[in-house]
Amino acid sequence: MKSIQPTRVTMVGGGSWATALIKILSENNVSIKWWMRSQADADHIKKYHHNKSYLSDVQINTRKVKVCTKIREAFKESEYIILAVPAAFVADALKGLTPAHFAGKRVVSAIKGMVPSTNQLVTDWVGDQYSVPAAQVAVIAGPCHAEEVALEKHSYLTIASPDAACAGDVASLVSCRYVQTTPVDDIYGIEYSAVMKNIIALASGITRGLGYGDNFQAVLVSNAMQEIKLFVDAIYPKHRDLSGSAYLGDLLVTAYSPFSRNRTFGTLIGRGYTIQSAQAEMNMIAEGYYAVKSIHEINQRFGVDMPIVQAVYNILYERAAPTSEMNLLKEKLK
Ligand SMILES: NC(=O)C1=CN([C@@H]2O[C@H](COP(=O)(O)OP(=O)(O)OC[C@H]3O[C@@H](n4cnc5c(N)ncnc54)[C@H](OP(=O)(O)O)[C@@H]3O)[C@@H](O)[C@H]2O)C=CC1
Ligand SMILES: O=C(CO)COP(=O)(O)O
Repeated sequence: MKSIQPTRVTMVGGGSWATALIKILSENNVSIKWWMRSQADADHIKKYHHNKSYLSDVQINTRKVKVCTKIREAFKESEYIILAVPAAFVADALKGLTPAHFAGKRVVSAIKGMVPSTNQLVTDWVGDQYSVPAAQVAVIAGPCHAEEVALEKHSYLTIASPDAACAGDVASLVSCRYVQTTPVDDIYGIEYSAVMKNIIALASGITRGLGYGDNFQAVLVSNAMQEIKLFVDAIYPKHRDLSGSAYLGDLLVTAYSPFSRNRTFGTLIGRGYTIQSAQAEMNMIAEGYYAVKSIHEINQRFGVDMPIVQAVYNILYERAAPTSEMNLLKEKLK
């Protein structure tokens, strides 16, 4: 019988989400080139078959996964490029590539952040920089922490693309025994919601750090859902049900889970850490820190009333005291 050729995938990023996605993909018939910037991490994976810096319990199947640190090499012959570095570093990671390197490939963003230099969603930025047609672009979204993937806890991902075939193919690629996937078309709504929920998770962490309880947090999160809806509908009007798991579900997991980087970062800020000391304390990136600045700047054009986003912006970028910002916010929540 003729063997079916493996799907050729390039993973960009060596962090926790990239490692979790490598684990999921490896359950399927794939051949993966895994790019990361650290030669020491790459060498370690080749020798010991696990990523020493992130999710180190995950075994890497090096028959399917070839690790490298040269981005052009990693792109050769791939059908799918999956981007899984924080948005602030995506330009750095792809340095030296041209539109020709992307020609004919599908580009999948697993990133939940904004490119700070242009205030763009990652898919828009990739389309502009590398002339990737919208029909070849998708995002991986949904409530899914890398740490739970590592433990094979049953999870759900939503795959969004304006092209139904692209969404369906990516959904098949990243589904496995313990991950169920759903293809949808609301790529912008889902990407913006994913960016916004990180900001709300920061706010959620700040309230925890300040000593607010579950009662307050529930009101914060439900008010936040209205902010997300107002903003996403203003920026990209479309009929959408925000109670779906890629919207509300992702907000809930990030605002409540102890695995959340954004919530953890917010908690440290609420406890009185400076931004620098909170960043130093965490080995991982909280996208919401960069996103709140981008959303604040974009909203200068739209003027959507978003008191929670504004409070986070004031705390992180205007050096407002968390206690007084939350006192002001308290009056605005219902
Ligand atoms: N972790 C999760 O559960 C989930 C994360 N995501 C999203 O995935 C994206 C990646 O997050 P995550 O994996 O958690 O991040 P991590 O903090 O775990 O890893 C960050 C990665 O970025 C790399 N990096 C840092 N600076 C640069 C740079 N200048 N150039 C290139 N690479 C750089 C790091 O490399 P080095 O180790 O060498 O410093 C590391 O590989 C984010 O957008 C996040 O929102 C989405 C869903 C779930
Ligand atoms: O998006 C995530 C889970 O769905 C991860 O959120 P954090 O980056 O806050 O950990």
